[in-house]
Amino acid sequence: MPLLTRITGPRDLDRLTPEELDRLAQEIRTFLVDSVSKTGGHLGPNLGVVELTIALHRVFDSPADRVLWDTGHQAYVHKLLTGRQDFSRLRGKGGLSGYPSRAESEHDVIENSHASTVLGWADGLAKANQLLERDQHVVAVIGDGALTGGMAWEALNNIAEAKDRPLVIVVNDNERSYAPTIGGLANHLATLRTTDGYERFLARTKELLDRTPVVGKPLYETLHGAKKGLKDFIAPQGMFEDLGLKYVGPIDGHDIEALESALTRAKRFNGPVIVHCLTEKGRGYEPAEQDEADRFHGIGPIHPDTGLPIKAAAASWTSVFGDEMVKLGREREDIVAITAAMLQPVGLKKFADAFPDRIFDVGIAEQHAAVSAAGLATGGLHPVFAVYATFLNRAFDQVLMDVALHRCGVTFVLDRAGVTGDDGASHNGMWDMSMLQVVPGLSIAAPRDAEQLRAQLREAVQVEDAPTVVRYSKGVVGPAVPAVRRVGGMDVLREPGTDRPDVLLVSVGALAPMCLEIASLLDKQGISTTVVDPRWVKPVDEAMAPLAERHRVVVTVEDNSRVGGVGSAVSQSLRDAGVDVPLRDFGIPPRFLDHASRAEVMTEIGLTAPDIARQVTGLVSKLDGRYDRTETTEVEAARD
Ligand SMILES: Cc1ncc(C[n+]2csc(CCOP(=O)(O)OP(=O)(O)O)c2C)c(N)n1
Ligand SMILES: CC(=O)[C@@H](O)[C@H](O)COP(=O)(O)O
Ligand SMILES: [Mg+2]
Repeated sequence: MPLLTRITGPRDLDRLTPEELDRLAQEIRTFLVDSVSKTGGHLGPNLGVVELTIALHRVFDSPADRVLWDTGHQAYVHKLLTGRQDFSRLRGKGGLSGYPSRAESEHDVIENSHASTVLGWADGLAKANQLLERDQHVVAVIGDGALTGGMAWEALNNIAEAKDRPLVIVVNDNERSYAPTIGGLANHLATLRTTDGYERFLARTKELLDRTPVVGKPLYETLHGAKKGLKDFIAPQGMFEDLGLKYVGPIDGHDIEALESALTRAKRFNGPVIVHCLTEKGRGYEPAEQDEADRFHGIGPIHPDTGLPIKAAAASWTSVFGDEMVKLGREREDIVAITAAMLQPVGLKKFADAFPDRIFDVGIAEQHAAVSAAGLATGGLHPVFAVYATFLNRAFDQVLMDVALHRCGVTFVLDRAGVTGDDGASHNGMWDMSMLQVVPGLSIAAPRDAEQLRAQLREAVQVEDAPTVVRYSKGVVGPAVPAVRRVGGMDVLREPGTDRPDVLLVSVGALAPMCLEIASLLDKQGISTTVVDPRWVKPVDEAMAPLAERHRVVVTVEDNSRVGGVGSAVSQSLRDAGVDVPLRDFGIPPRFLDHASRAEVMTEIGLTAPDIARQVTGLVSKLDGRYDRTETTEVEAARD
């Protein structure tokens, strides 16, 4: 009988023999490949933490002890060992989240998938335990990539101060974020990892002890105990110890016995301690181990035997951006690019290959990226920082007070803007057009198709005295949406067919095809509609007010929070212009959205053509004083 199915909670691990533990690890790897190859997800990171997670749950007693995961994308094994083994709808509607989830389990604490926060959480929990005299261990697992994030060091600075406050920090060092982790920290971890004498000694010892099992185990334990002294002798003093943190390691992150020994020692230590574990992203699955791009960090459905994607990659917003950046790079030597540890995902690989001196990977450090961009601009270059919309949230102050206040010509390219869906609440790019509305001088473009993305990116990099933003959705770029004519800086996508039209429909970015569908549905209700794409949604185009004035109602539709988004900005601009036309704004409701496909989420929040057409029909009918629900039956039918 498979061992995995016998594990209903962490304590079921206690009775397994070392051989059974190794077998369980193998079963888990097989399970992960079989399951995640069907659903997609973070296969590589989770293959790298199988033994580590088993050892953690044997040494610590979750949920009485708190086991915390940074970013949370590597918590699949944690879920398997804490009573959640139905991965059939992983990241899908009604299925398991791809990240820890308090709604799923008392074993889960941190739900957000934004990196570098775990040490902050751990610091707070450890302080609470100390103050409330609670006997609870706190264990924080942080990747080498997440350690490049500034917040991790803010927390470490606090953690290192309290020598008597127990806290176990497990550094899951697989030398990669997506690509190899950059920077001085990565180099330092490498020093700790690759001290030759220490490594050779360790390997030789293990070899000898494996041959002498009787003497081996106690001797291995003794040497493990001696290891610390030995490492000090042959390995340089690590910066963690310089900070005042006890350091244990490096530990073979795939050796359950070694891990348990180290974690047990760390657990007994009455203060903050770092356990430095060496793991391999994608371990045990050859297609992942061979993948130099990102070791299958995050995948869509694949053929399990080859690792090849089930669906061929189609032209995405990201690839259109990446190709245009290479052209721009050739035309302008002052253009440089920045990524926060996501070179491939944001589409800058081709630019990096073409201009290796003009690409800067800053690690998972979006705040630093924004400030460094201000420096680059002040130094005479035009930086393009490509980042997922949701990850720019943490750099708001740097955009405001470093880039905008100093009128720096920096272009922020926000990928994954709008609803992303299966990565859950913290990944939707739903706040950027609200958050950035308050930044003086900053302009925001929302292209509706590939041609507009190219055009608006080029317009953005022309601005040298203020920040510009270009934001677009995740995934396949939509069909080309031609303009009928230009009004001011805006594109009219559809004429109303009458000189006294009912509705001015303001279509933001990639929602243009849906807005044209809304106009067609309204046509069937006898409601005439002009569809306009503002192109640059901030500042609101001066031609918006006079255009609105020629309509009976204005409707805005955006893939952004309704609060403080484009709808609010247009409404305010009409009021400021003295244009008294009713406005109804459609966008993402101001709440956290559960994971599901993008289409399922859009339906659930009513951001669909039938839903919006039905509501606009009701609105216009009210204006006519002839509001009658039966009139909207056709639209209801269209929706179903
Ligand atoms: C603030 C933030 N920026 C970027 C990301 C995207 N991201 C997710 S996982 C990851 C790499 C994490 O590397 P590491 O911490 O070493 O974990 P590993 O995947 O290697 O286990 C990145 C950059 C994120 N989740 N949060
Ligand atoms: C965990 C994390 O933040 C990333 O791995 C993210 O899941 C990638 O998202 P995409 O799949 O949209 O690139
Ligand atoms: Mg890593």
